Amino acid sequence: MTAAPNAAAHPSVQFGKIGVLLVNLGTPDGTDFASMRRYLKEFLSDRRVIEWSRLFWYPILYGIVLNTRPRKVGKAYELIWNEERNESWLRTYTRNQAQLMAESFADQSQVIVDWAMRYGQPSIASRMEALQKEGCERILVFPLYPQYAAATTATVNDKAFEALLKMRWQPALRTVPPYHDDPVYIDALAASIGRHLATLDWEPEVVLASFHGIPKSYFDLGDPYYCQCQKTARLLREKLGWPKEKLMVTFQSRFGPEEWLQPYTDATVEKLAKDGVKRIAVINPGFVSDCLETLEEIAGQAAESFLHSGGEKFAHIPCLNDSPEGMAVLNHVVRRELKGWL
Ligand SMILES: C=CC1=C(C)c2cc3[nH]c(cc4nc(cc5[nH]c(cc1n2)c(C)c5CCC(=O)O)C(CCC(=O)O)=C4C)c(C)c3C=C
Ligand SMILES: [Fe+2]
Ligand SMILES: [Fe+2]
Repeated sequence: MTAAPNAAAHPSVQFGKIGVLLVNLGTPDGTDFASMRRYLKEFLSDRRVIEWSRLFWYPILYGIVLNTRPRKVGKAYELIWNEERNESWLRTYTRNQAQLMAESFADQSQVIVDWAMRYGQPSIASRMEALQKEGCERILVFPLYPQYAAATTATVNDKAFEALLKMRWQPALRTVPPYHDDPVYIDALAASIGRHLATLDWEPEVVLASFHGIPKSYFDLGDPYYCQCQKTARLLREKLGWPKEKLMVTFQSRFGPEEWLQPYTDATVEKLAKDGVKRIAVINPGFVSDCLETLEEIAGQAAESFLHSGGEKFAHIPCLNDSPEGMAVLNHVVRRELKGWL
């Protein structure tokens, strides 16, 4: 019989903890060309985001996009940069959300809350390794998207499972499903709309629920994103008691020459103004935190386009961010998904 292995040679390990990892899309480290290029290269090389054949896409990506877009998008980021912390708002809000969630677990010391970005820093792998070293035998990964899309939720989950490939002693992994129809989320959106509209001395004729778009071909291939956006909007409309015309669904942030989900936000904003609508508000229910796409594209560009096309009043309703309503949603979803572990 062989001798038992020498226990002293076994590295000491932490155990007994549960990790919660909040993951948002990503963010460049700075607005300069090199930082923007690094970020966009990682983002736009993801096969879940751009599904075209690499033979077709890489010459365009390396030949055109990565030579021109970093400068253009860097300028847009400069307009909305969080100067106080020298970082993007997406990073600021995601960190705040993790801190506030950690505080909500103050009486359950076995729970460790952390945050990561799918593209850029801190990476999912680095934070999962850190959680494991701190003794997390179980990790709940939370892609911060209320509506599921392969380009967002699935790519976060892919990266989390990829991180396990390198681990000898893997933690158990759970992922948070979409929560597009959760009553706590719908209530939070309705309360946020009510609170922000109450601060205006005018009432919008139309409110746009503007979601980030995806190429229509992804929908045709079976992505549930479009249907989940529509359901969120329907439930929100019902909660507010509004008619269909008062809360319109639109899709923003089109990228590339393909057809994307319609109606497009930019075209709708312009058309409403040209049709004589004078007052609109826009909410972005699909974004957990304000970011380039909401602060620059909507509060900046869409507002300007509406006012230049004959509109008179434009309001952007902020995302739920790290507000008490927003934290109530994230805390609720996490506690539900931790059942059986806690
Ligand atoms: C084909 C390209 C893209 C798909 C598909 C896509 C889907 C998608 N994106 C978000 C959320 C965000 N996107 C953000 C920025 C952004 N998105 C794309 C392209 C696609 N997105 C690009 C190229 C960029 C970078 C900016 C630019 O070059 O225009 C952001 C903002 C990040 C920030 O730091 O502020 C978010 C958030 C969702 C929810 C989604 C599909 C449902
Ligand atoms: Fe995007
Ligand atoms: Fe955009």
